[in-house]
Amino acid sequence: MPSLSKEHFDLYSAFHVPETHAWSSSHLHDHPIAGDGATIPVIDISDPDAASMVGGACRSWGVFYATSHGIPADLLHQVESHARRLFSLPLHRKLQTAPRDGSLSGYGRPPISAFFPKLMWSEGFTLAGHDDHLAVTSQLSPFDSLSFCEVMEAYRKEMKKLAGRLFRLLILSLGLEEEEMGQVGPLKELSQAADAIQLNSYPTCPEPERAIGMAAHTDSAFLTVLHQTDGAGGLQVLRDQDESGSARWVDVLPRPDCLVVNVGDLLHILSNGRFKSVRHRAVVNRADHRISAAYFIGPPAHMKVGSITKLVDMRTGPMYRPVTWPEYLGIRTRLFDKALDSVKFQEKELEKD
Ligand SMILES: C=C1C[C@]23C[C@@]1(O)CC[C@H]2[C@@]12CCC[C@@](C)(C(=O)O1)[C@H]2[C@@H]3C(=O)O
Ligand SMILES: O=C(O)CCC(=O)C(=O)O
Ligand SMILES: [Fe+2]
Repeated sequence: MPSLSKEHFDLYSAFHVPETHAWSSSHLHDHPIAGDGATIPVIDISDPDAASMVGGACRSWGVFYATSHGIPADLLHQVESHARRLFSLPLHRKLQTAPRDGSLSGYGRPPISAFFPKLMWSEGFTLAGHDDHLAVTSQLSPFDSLSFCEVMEAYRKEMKKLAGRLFRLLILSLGLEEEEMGQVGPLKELSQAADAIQLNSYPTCPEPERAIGMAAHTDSAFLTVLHQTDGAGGLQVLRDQDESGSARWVDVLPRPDCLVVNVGDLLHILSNGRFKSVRHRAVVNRADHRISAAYFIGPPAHMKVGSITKLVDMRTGPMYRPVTWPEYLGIRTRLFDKALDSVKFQEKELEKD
């Protein structure tokens, strides 16, 4: 049995927040929480005007709620209940599935955890691309790994189709023609697109004002589609400066029949900075044990992502140098939230006409 250090504190039976998980208030209150004024766009993606609405939301917010997304409600419930069953297993058993031998899949802390001195009030389970998820989860026997993997695979397939639809809308919103879309990103060959599912569990927290579920970050892929359980919510996005000059955290509360879609760093690069890779975090609460299931879609591992030529101002050139997803994940492992800036070209001085 792997040893349980104090770093592996059991969050589910906690009566207080231990020092290992207590965040400084400067980390937690770096920006004020927005009042009711700020509303994240809710978009029916089957609407004839969906492309311009989705494009507008990704430029201005980097996030929106999608309705008419086509993911069966029953499948979302199954994902949620399988995730709950997995996280309800004893800690020492979950730890047996920690990723090893180069695989990314299994139980553990997300990579961003390495950048913070304190631990987050959450647990994660990653199902990355084509790793052998059955081999990973069958270590949890007598857990029903077969039906867990079947449900997660069905979720992955449905989410991939949805990501294809969203990507098409985004490309259209950029003014590219249908026939040009094949040249870009995962649409070229959706089956080749790389993807991953991240199950997150945020147990109730006795002192939520001292803890953070998921620290502020941007996602690295093209798009993230997130299902969150009903209840108190926890996801917040950082909205750029308002008239008062300060950025604000805006709650992304659960809404019936909605999935949350957000832009990641590689889509920011692909769109030459037009679509905004949005900073977000998850806070915790006293009452609800929240589960989220994030689906990340990115380019096939070998594909270099650079800015779409039509979107580049030929006088200044592209804003970012092309990178593959694995290369970019490597850069983030070293530089975390400075990664996007590190692949940015220096701005060229434009000659006066
Ligand atoms: C495919 C991936 C995206 C992710 C890194 C990973 O290899 C698997 C975990 C993902 C996740 C989930 C929580 C937030 C995040 C930033 C992290 O640390 O791990 C994302 C990563 C990402 O978007 O780069
Ligand atoms: O659980 C959430 O609301 C956010 C999760 C998240 O940001 C992630 O998995 O990347
Ligand atoms: Fe995220």
